[in-house]
Amino acid sequence: MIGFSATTSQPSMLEVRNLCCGYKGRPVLQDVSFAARGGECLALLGPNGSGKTTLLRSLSGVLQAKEGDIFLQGRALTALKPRQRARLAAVVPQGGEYPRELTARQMVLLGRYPHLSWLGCYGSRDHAAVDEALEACGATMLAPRRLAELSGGELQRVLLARALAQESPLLLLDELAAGLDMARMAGLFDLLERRRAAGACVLMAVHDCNLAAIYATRLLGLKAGRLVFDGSVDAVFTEEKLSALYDIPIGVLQHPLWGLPQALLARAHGPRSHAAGLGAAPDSGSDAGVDD
Ligand SMILES: Nc1ncnc2c1ncn2[C@@H]1O[C@H](COP(=O)(O)OP(=O)(O)OP(=O)(O)O)[C@@H](O)[C@H]1O
Repeated sequence: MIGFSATTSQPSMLEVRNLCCGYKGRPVLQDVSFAARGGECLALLGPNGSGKTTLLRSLSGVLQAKEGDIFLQGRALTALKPRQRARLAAVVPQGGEYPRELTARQMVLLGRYPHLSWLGCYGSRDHAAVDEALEACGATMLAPRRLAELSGGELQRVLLARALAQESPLLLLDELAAGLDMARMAGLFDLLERRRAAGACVLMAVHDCNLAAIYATRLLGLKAGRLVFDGSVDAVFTEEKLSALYDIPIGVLQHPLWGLPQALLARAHGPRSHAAGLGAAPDSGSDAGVDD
């Protein structure tokens, strides 16, 4: 397995203290504090615009904090040079523009940049890490293809391979599941679970609460820029907390095979009950789909 230097005796892999940040004239995150260790997988849940991407961007150093502090393995993020930061944290961002002419392999090789020697050449260790990461992400076949030719889900796999090739102990993932089919999604999240079990720390923004309940060891709820809960799946994956987070009634059932909690919409009426009944034509003039 691709190696990284996480040990449990180290300070928190990530510590966020009273973080406030945002964009010009638009405060987003307000007084956010939490810490995470190796061996944890934190899922960041929250409605659109609640600040999940903003948090991940500030943790990766792309966005400067207005107030508060961020520490990676006990070292202030602001004191780290970009290469030092990249050795500690790897990022799979949401969306983004990439050089379309690069091949998938060249893209993954960029993940080795923080490990380049002073000569600036990639060595056999770098190429082995790239091969291993591509294989782990089921992307070996994509290696010679240009990024411009990849589907959304294929590009996601290449971006995760780049992050794995970086061999950083902290993985910051923004909506990794977007664009992945169910089989690929399960494969990549199983892979992340193995990385977590081997000592990595994963922080991932996700919209799919059920995926979070299956793979995360801890859930963080972000609403209007504030952390509204932070706890184990058992403690916070409740109808009350999820309904309050998303402002819609949410029911919680047990997964029939694994016993884990799973969420489902629980409005008093379903989408079709406004109309004449199941099977009503979608253009029947009813207000189907509008929740009153
Ligand atoms: N570059 C930017 N400039 C100004 N405001 C921004 C910028 N990016 C995001 N915002 C605003 O910051 C707030 C938080 O956005 P963010 O992308 O962090 O939310 P999110 O929780 O990741 O949302 P989603 O679930 O839709 O991806 C939103 O109100 C958004 O409009």
